Order: sequence, then C-alpha cells, then structure tokens
Amino acid sequence: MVVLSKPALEQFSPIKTCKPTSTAFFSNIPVIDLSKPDSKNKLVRACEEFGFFKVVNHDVPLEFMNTLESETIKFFSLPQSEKDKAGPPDPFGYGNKRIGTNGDVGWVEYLLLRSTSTNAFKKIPNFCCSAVDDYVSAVKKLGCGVLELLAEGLKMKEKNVFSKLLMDEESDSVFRLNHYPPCPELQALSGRDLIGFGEHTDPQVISVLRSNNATGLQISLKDGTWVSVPPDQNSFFIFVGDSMQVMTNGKFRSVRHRVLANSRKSRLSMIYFGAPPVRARIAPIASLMKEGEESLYKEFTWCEYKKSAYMSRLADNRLGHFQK
Ligand SMILES: C=C1C[C@]23C[C@@]1(O)CC[C@H]2[C@@]12CC[C@H](O)[C@@](C)(C(=O)O1)[C@H]2[C@@H]3C(=O)O
Ligand SMILES: O=C(O)CCC(=O)C(=O)O
Ligand SMILES: [Fe+2]
Repeated sequence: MVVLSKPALEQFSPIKTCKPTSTAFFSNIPVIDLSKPDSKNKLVRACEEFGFFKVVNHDVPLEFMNTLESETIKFFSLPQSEKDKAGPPDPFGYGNKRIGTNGDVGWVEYLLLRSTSTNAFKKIPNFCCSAVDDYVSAVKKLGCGVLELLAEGLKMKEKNVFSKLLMDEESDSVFRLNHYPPCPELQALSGRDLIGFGEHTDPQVISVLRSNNATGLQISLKDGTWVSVPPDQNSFFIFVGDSMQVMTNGKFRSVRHRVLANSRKSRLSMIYFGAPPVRARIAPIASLMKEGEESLYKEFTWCEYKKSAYMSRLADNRLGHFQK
C-alpha cells in the first residue's frame, strides 16, 4: 500500500474524487470524416445524440499542433515561481488547481487566454505568441467549417448563421491550455478517481479540443452514464456548447464532460471555445422550429449569459436560469 505523508495528502484534500468508472473506452463516439460528402448529416446526428464527436481529415497542419504542444510543455515545466508570474487568472492568465472564482478545484494547471489579442501574452513573456496564433487561426477555421456544415445539414438558408458569431471581429472566443500532472499515489491510496476538471458543460457555441495521447476525458451520455473517450492526438474533438443548445431550441445538446487525473501520464489539452460577440443575442432560431413549437428559453445576450455563468459553480445547470 502507498502511504502518503500528511502534507502530501493535504495538497489533494480540497480536490474531489469520484467512484471509479469503467476503464473501457466507449466505442460509439461518432467519427466524422470531413472529406466525405455525407459528413453534414452525420454531424447533425452526432450533435443531437451526443453533443460531441471526433473529426478526422481536418486540414489543421500537424506542425501547428506539435509546435504548440512543445511550447506548452516548456511553459508548464518552468519553476512554479515563474509560472505564478503569469497568474492569477482574472479570468485570463495562469491558474493552478482553482477553476473559476466560486470554489471549484481540480488536479490541473492551465493558461486561459483571450483568443484574439496580443495582450493575452503580456503576463506570459516566456510564451511563443506565434505558436498560439497559428494554432488558434487554424482551429477557428475548423470550427467555422463544422458550423457551416451543421447549418447545411439543418437545411438553413444562410450557411454562416452560426459561424458568423465566431468570425465576428468582436467574437468573445477564448483559448485554454490544460496540464493534468500524473498522480499515482492518491489513486492507489483511496481507490477512487481524482477529478482533474470537474463535470460541466461549456457555455459557448462550440469547443474544439485537441489533447496528447493521455486518457482522462469522459462525457456523459443522455442517460447520465459516464464514458471514457479514447484519446487521439491527431484528431479533434468537438463539444456542443450551451449557446448552440439554445439556438437549436434543444435539438442539439450541450454535452456534460469532465477529466479524471491520469495516474501515469501527463495529459495536455488545448481547447478553443468559439463564442459570440458580447452584444450578440442568443435565442432559438425561428427557421429551426417546427410550426407551433415553443421556445424553451428566455432571450439573452452572450454578455448576460457569460456573467451568469461566471457566477456559477462548474457543475451547475447554467441554462436553468434561462429556461422558460
Ligand atoms: C467555475 C467556472 C469556471 C468557468 C467559469 C465558471 O464560473 C463556470 C464555467 C467555467 C468554464 C467551462 C468552460 C471553459 O473552460 C471556461 C473558460 C468557460 O468559459 O466556462 C470555464 C470558466 C473558467 O475556467 O474560468
Ligand atoms: O482538458 C480537457 O480535456 C477538457 C477541459 C475542459 O473541458 C475545459 O477546459 O472546459
Ligand atoms: Fe469543458
């Protein structure tokens, strides 16, 4: 048995654990090949059923993915005192264990960045801005391409209904780099899994995630079962966010997901959260509603939703306040 000394245990104590779930990977995650003509219909079905899918043949240069990964490793390998200079996250900057400002904690350290401004790097002099810029431009293009296929799949007249929100100069999109250090001792001691990033839905329109080949990501199925996502460092995983759920009047579901700490391997993830401009109005789109179908949500602006989201705990049902 591994015995932890008291100070070692104390560093984990505020972090939640959960009952171990099946370690088997879920094999039914939709895989969408963007080079295939039927991808738009498959995308719609994936958003309805899971709110989550993997995309392959995505056109994001491997070089951008690898360069950013090396830069990220370099940053997270700096001495703690150097990393702390880039914090605290307000909400942008370096954060360690604390997620948001309402008491959530996880076995994770991260950099949260504005996706469009060089100001994002003022606090992080050691970081290579061009690696982030190249990568973010490419994943934004990928996200917009997926949103346009979705609009086509939903038979909407304007194919940029969703993508124009991310393309807007004032889009409030953000970018996040997460590092989950391995944690062998605690798991052996407690027989439970340690939470890296607690369960939540993403508030934005869509999130585009790439990780290294370390396990940890889980999604919740419609019936509430947690399943493990097999990592794939060459592909992207897309999450439907709350704003997309509202715009489709609940036809697409924003997927609950979480990350469990890996006992042996560091997990690194890079996520682009595609968001509307702050003044954009978020409401169900009339052309997506059947005759007589009622809107499930009160109207709100992204600014209002974001404010309310940032006052909530990670696991809260943030759309609850906006339901009719
Ligand atoms: C606990 C929180 C962290 C979060 C803001 C919030 O109050 C609730 C939503 C959280 C979340 C989840 C998705 C993204 O990682 C994130 C950047 C976002 O927009 O909403 C985080 C927020 C955060 O880490 O500040
Ligand atoms: O790091 C991951 O794999 C997912 C993290 C996440 O869900 C988030 O940052 O919102
Ligand atoms: Fe998330």
